Amino acid sequence: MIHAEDWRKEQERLDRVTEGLQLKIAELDPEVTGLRDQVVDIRKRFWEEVTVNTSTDEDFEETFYSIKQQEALLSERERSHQQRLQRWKSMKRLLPAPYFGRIDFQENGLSLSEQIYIGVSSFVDADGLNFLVYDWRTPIASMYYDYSPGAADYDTPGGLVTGEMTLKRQYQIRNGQLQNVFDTSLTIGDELLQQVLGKGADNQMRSIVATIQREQNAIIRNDKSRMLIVQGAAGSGKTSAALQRVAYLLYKHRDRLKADQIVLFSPNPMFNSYVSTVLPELGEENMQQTTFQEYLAYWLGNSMRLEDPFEQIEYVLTSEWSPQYEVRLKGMQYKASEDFLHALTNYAQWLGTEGMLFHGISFRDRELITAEQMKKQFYSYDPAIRLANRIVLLQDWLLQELTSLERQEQEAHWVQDELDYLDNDQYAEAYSEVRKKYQREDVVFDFTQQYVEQYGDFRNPDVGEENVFDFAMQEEDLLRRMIVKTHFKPLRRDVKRFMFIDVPGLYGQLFSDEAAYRSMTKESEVPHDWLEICRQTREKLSRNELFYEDATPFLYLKELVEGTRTNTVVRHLFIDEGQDYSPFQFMFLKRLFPRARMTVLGDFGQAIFPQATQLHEADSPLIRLYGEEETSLIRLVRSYRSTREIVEFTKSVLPGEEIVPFDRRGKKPSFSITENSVKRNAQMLKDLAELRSEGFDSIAIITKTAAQSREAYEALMEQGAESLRLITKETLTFEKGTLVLPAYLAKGVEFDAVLIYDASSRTYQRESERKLFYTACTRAMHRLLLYTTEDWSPFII
Ligand SMILES: Nc1ncnc2c1ncn2[C@@H]1O[C@H](COP(=O)(O)OP(=O)(O)OP(=O)(O)O)[C@@H](O)[C@H]1O
Repeated sequence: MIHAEDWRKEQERLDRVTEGLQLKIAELDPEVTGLRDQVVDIRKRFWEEVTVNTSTDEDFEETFYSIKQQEALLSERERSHQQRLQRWKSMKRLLPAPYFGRIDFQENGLSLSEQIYIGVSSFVDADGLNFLVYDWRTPIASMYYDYSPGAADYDTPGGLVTGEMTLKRQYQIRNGQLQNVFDTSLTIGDELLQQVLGKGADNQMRSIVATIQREQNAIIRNDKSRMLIVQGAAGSGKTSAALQRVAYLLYKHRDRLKADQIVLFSPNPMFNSYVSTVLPELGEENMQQTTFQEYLAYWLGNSMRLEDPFEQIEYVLTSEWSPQYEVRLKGMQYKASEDFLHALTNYAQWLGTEGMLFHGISFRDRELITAEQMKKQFYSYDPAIRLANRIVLLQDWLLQELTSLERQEQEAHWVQDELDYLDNDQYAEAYSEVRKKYQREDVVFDFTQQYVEQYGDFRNPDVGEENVFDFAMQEEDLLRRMIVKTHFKPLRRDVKRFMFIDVPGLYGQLFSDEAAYRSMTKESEVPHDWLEICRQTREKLSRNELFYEDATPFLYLKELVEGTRTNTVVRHLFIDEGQDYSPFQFMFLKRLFPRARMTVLGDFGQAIFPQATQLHEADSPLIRLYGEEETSLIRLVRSYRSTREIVEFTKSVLPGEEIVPFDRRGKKPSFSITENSVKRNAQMLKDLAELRSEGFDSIAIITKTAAQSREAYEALMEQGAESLRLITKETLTFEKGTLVLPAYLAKGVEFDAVLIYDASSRTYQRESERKLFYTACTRAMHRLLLYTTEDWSPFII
């Protein structure tokens, strides 16, 4: 705490700033509403203000300029409205707590020291000369996060500024009143951080701008590397840092970077809702959020049923008994590897010389163009032309072929039948329908034109009988063409969508015997049990389904053949829980987003999927992705989520994981062993009631699998539990309360208290389950309770 005199001065200053804010807000109020009304008004009356006259060239020109002028006026007003609205909103946001920190800094060579107050956005005094509050993202504010009092410096576009920090102070302000003031000397914010971390869990993640730690600041402000890898222990603030980084980038590059040019890949849909309020709280728009699964499903369309990562992990966790289990696991690992990606790249080259597979084009049970014809045509092109370009040539050829086949088809019986079935009304209707539909298409336009001309003649009384007959003939001809055209339309559409390529066939063809695989892919190493891997993969494909581990390779092959759909709009890609992506997926993302920088956040200690990628070891595929030169690696070891007691325990579960607890004390984890599950559930209900009475309102009962979650949920409800909520992979929103969920869905989120439903050796036994158990336990902030009815898991020592 500071002296009373200092406190008084601080409160006075706070009052002045609050007053200034209030004045400015009041001043802007009418302007903001006024401008909005003006914009709405201009929009409404846009065409009234413009005199449209196109009689002569001059009139036309005048109209054109009048519209342009009106447009310019509108966009100028809109821009000015937006700017004022932004300022108004940021001041409103500042009002209850204008700042959270202050540093006094004396620049070398200057005699005066400057007081720098830091808040969520900037605020200048009435004459616009002095910053009363600096935005936390300004270069000068970075010292607040990076230094304790003493020598300090910060980077500016003009170079490094050095000097002496003489004071560092933190504030807790509520509704314009000082609640707490701390002067810090060593690390920033330990006291404030203690207070913040001691609070209960929220159903939404919070911004951490007031207490960002130095190493987190390095993540937030890193703007040099193409690839930023953050390996951080559970609860070390990776996701938090990532979100503040988005806010920082949007601020620093506000002239050229928009929120929709940033994409965050999150671990599950529920996580999206969990983090969705952080950026708006900081006055920024949310970036785009998706899951990798959603992305795959979008590009694969619904032609095949795609297993999702949660089904895959359920298989891994529950199907150990299956004779195919070990082989599938080997398959998963191989299909996740860089080797497999190279194999596919080589395979595509091989396809350039032989082996392409197509679907013939059929129409009314007849094959119009056979797969063999396509293949012949395809290999007749110059082999020097890239595979995907040759496919485009083939596509053109097919479209031409369809045009001539369409012409021939007009004489077919079925066309006559369709014509005969049209009664007068239908005839007219069909005609006008078809005409409407195709009017825009050039090919048909000629016919329509002809028709219109004929129609004109027909209505002309000077035209004799002969012409009427002529017209009828032509009309029939026209309708025949149109009928066939309508029927051919789906064929053309499929060709345009490359449906003539048999991608499942091509992917399946890869999984043949070892010798063939080697020659198609130039791969020297083939995993053990290759034939069995092949059998499993082909069997799944034959049911029109894809294993999750096959989805990315399948899409990659599809793109090698059809051409890559790159996204050049996205500039920053954030991948949370990066350890759960395979090297293959990372390489795929790099290709897909060629202009994006990547920030990958993860913890190998929480790698629960079989395709996991080691993030930070020297030989990590991630470091190779853009090369060491373009990669920065930051490690976070301090855990902010859990109490020291919980961290001590979780450390023992995963020896070797670098994790240092933040010094916040709490109760030790509790271990309950009961004779049977009924007694265990009764104990859990008792504990739940106690936790709630202690004020914890965000509690999770974590199980290993989805089936176990359901079982726990039903058993507890039967024994009288109240207001439990069962979470499944379909759950979209994250709410407070008592949730029952499998560990893999609890990734990335946290709870006041965690109850591990079954910590027995039967449930967590295999080495591969250690990280899952660790992930479950590290979700707890204040309390961790473990239960078993048998022996404890060997991970509990
Ligand atoms: N500098 C900080 N100030 C205040 N709170 C912080 C800070 N850093 C992290 N936290 C808090 O610690 C908790 C964990 O943070 P976060 O979820 O970002 O960690 P994580 O590394 O992504 O965790 P995990 O990998 O286990 O999901 C959150 O409650 C977050 O608000």
